Amino acid sequence: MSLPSADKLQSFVLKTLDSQGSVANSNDLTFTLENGQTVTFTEGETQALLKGVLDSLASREMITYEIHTTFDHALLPEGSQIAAKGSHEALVWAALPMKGQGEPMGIPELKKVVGDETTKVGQGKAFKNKWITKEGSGFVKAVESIQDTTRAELEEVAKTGTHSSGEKLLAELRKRKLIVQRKHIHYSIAKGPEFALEVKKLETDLTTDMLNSGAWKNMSYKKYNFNAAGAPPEGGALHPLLKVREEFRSIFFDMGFTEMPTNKFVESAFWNFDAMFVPQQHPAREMQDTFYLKGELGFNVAITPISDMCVPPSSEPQVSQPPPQEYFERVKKVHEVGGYGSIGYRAPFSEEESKKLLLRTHTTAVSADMLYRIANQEGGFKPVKMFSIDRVFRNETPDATHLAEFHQVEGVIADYDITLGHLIAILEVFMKKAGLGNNLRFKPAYNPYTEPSAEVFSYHEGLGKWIEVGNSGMFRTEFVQVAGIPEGVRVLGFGLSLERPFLLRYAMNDIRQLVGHKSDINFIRNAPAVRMDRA
Ligand SMILES: N[C@@H](Cc1ccccc1)C(=O)O
Repeated sequence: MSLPSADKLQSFVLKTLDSQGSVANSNDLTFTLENGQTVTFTEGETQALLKGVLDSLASREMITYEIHTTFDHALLPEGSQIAAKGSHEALVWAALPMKGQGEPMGIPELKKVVGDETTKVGQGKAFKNKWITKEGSGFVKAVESIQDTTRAELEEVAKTGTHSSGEKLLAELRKRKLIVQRKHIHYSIAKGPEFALEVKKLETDLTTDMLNSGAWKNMSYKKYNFNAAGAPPEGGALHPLLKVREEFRSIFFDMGFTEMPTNKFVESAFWNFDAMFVPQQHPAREMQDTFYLKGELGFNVAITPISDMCVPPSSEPQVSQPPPQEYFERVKKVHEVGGYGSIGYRAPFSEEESKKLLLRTHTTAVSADMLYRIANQEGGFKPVKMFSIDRVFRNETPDATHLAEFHQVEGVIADYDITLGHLIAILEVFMKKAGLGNNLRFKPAYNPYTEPSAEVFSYHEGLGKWIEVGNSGMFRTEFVQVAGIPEGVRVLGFGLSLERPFLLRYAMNDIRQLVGHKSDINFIRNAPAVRMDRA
């Protein structure tokens, strides 16, 4: 179908208003094309075209218009069939002989005459209406005549778009999928204060020339459209994962935590494992779990200030820089023979193993470094609450719930005489503020560097089940006291992943949608920060 041009339609609307004063119902408008075809504006494409023209004229105050919504009903295929031929029950009745006047008809025969569907639906209803009755093994008419009300009702709906007996009947016919409700829109149009037959050109810019010549006084200006959507900014966007990270950071700041510097991905095995009393034989240290860097091994001999520890000396380091000698010796000793209330692992401790460079497998490597610094800082140890949220790396095959790199949300609290109760309370506050659940459970677990240790579960209201959200515990004396944390100070820690709560919040089920080839760049750009507790 061809459409009138917007310009032509515009002058048609203006001319119609000029001659009629107003248009009560835009459905009455009929536009005649040059080829003689007529176009109406009652729905779809032509109605959208008319609305565009009306909007444009209304923005110039040449017209005003109102939108009206009406509803009517139309027959669905089954409804049309009933209106045309009769209801299933009426068809069944009509097919049967009158009682005592012929052979009763059995179901198989009835199916042949009126069809399977009509037999199935109509037989029961006709029976219920007492239109038919059983005789022997078949059916016969029980009454001389019937009134097919369904058919009559549908005929009325088809003709008038509604039914005189009202909404209750219409609702029932809708429920029986015989009719549907349709929504219609039309406009009423009137002249506006700037009404004219010609559309004036409106200026969009005030120029120096117009000001100098005074022409501006006689010109008409286009109104600002404050409802127009702005052009989408072309710049970069924060990854939604980082939006959640920002939110978690501010929660930690609110709770009085300071942020740990996690801006280095490469650590030595010493900081990632040894310092934390992870045995050198621990399976997590195997190549299949940890990414090691290539290169020849051996500590760089230069003594580095603590603040530069682990920062590789060149862009392609072969070796890690050594930790302070006497600290290294203490760590070696606690592994081999124990101390600080421990019997150690009683296994040889390899310096080679300790020097290996790797991609950190947890941000706890940074916590270990920080605890050492705090224990040995000028003025001695002071209580701290620290957190970090950053990337860690594990040699995992990516699947729906695993990536080879993910973010850890870590908290560390060191103070005199604190207990597991403090850990639980702090986690409860954090989780609540983060919208990760008001209901936590702690399950005893094992970590080489914490004792006791507890896995953290949160009840997710939206999903209606318990979800493991992290790991926590009290750092062992073999770790913290060796680092120089005074006796009497306890160090609590917890680690959560950032991705898991993220997936729950955004109701996503594949972690690979976040990064890599399965991610949708439009989602990444446009996803708002959402809260999980909306579920
Ligand atoms: N580093 C632990 C998390 C953790 C941090 C602090 C204490 C206990 C556990 C992990 O990778 O899962």
